[in-house]
Amino acid sequence: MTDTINTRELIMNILLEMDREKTPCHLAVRDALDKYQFLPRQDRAFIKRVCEGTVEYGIQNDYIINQYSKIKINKCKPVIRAILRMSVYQIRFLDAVPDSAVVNEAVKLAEKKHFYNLKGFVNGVLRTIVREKDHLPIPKENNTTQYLSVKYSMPEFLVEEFVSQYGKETAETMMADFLKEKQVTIRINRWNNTIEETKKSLESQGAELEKAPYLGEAFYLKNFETIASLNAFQEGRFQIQDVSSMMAAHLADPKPGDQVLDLCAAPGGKSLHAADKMRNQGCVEARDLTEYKVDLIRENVQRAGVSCVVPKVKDAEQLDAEWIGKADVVIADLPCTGYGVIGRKPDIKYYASKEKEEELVRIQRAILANAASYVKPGGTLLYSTCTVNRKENSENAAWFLEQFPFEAVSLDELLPDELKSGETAKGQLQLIPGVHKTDGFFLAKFRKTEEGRA
Ligand SMILES: C[S@@+](CC[C@H](N)C(=O)[O-])C[C@H]1O[C@@H](n2cnc3c(N)ncnc32)[C@H](O)[C@@H]1O
Repeated sequence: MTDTINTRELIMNILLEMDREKTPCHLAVRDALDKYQFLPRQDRAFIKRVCEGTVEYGIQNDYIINQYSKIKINKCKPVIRAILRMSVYQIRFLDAVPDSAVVNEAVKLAEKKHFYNLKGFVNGVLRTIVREKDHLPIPKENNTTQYLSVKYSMPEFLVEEFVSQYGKETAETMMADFLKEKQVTIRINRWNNTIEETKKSLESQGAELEKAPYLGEAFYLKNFETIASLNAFQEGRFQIQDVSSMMAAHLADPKPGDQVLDLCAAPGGKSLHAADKMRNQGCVEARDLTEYKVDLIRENVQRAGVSCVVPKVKDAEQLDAEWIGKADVVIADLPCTGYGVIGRKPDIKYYASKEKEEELVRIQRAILANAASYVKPGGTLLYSTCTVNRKENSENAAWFLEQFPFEAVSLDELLPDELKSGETAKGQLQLIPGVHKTDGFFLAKFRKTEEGRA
């Protein structure tokens, strides 16, 4: 590593910013790495890994620190808290760095930040954890919630929710999967591009493709430095998108010439996929709430080189009379708790609360009610979320079918056999990390009946 102390200070600063500003981990890391582009690949990878790992294992590591520290981690000064957390992560999970080096660097960092009187404290706590490393304490198994919370580093209320909604076994499978390293998945555009051309371009820059499951256009991307530096990306040959998220446009199944309305579209993943399936013929109006978000859609549309996607700033909670009864397909990929992507964005679990869940269900229902009026009779509404919370998913789908003149549409003719089930025959698919080879995601497909003719 070029300059170990600076690298560690940088990690500490990222953690402090996340603590202070509530910046999501992936954005704080991205911004820091953008700022320090000159750092070698190895250092960049180290910074990313330690920041993400520290957040991911936060609950588990805090529990361990609290067993050995006379000052509870939440009462520590922010600098000391960050130093302890990032060091415990390295001690427990990174073999490449000797434990003694981690402890020494932690003490030096405390000193550099003028916490001379806490050097001994940092040293003592970390040295004890190094010594006890192979038999660190965990809560007793008979306290199931606390045990699972520490084992999977998940807040207790989410453990309870996952267990009550999915049963202990599936909940554990899912929480274990959140802690596994995630691959980068891409969707290759097909209307003006081929998989072969994309592969060739990527390989000429040393990157590699491996087939991802369930959909023909889905691949894992490996062996690259940054996505933005890849010619195939700049030329709009692919989008970064998890297979679960690709399922939305895949199951909505728009046809060339269709009028499609994507109500919450930024940064444009599903709109672009729909446009690709429509061979750039027809219209996809891609809406989002703010100019900033819609600019993200514009950027992606431009890169992909499609002309049928029309980005627009519009609040989906406000009914738009102009579109009533006009859409062949409405995609309602709505704001949600995001529990399905905790494996990629671990800080989601720290900001979760029952109150937020309730507010999101209210917003989802308000938007779904508007979405219902935009669909023409015989047209399709595709509802999706990137959560595994049943209140936002199957419960909303049941509510929707009760309230509006729609029927559920079987997903089976569009799904590979391994994803078919009684649930998919009734128009719903709940993807569960660890059970399925994707992020957590929910999809429900509805068709407007003739009764819905105005
Ligand atoms: C799950 S994300 C959409 C992801 C997108 N469909 C894609 O595939 O790239 C939800 C989006 O809803 C937007 N949003 C939240 N409230 C909204 C509202 N009232 N009207 C329109 N968009 C909204 C957020 O800005 C966010 O971009």
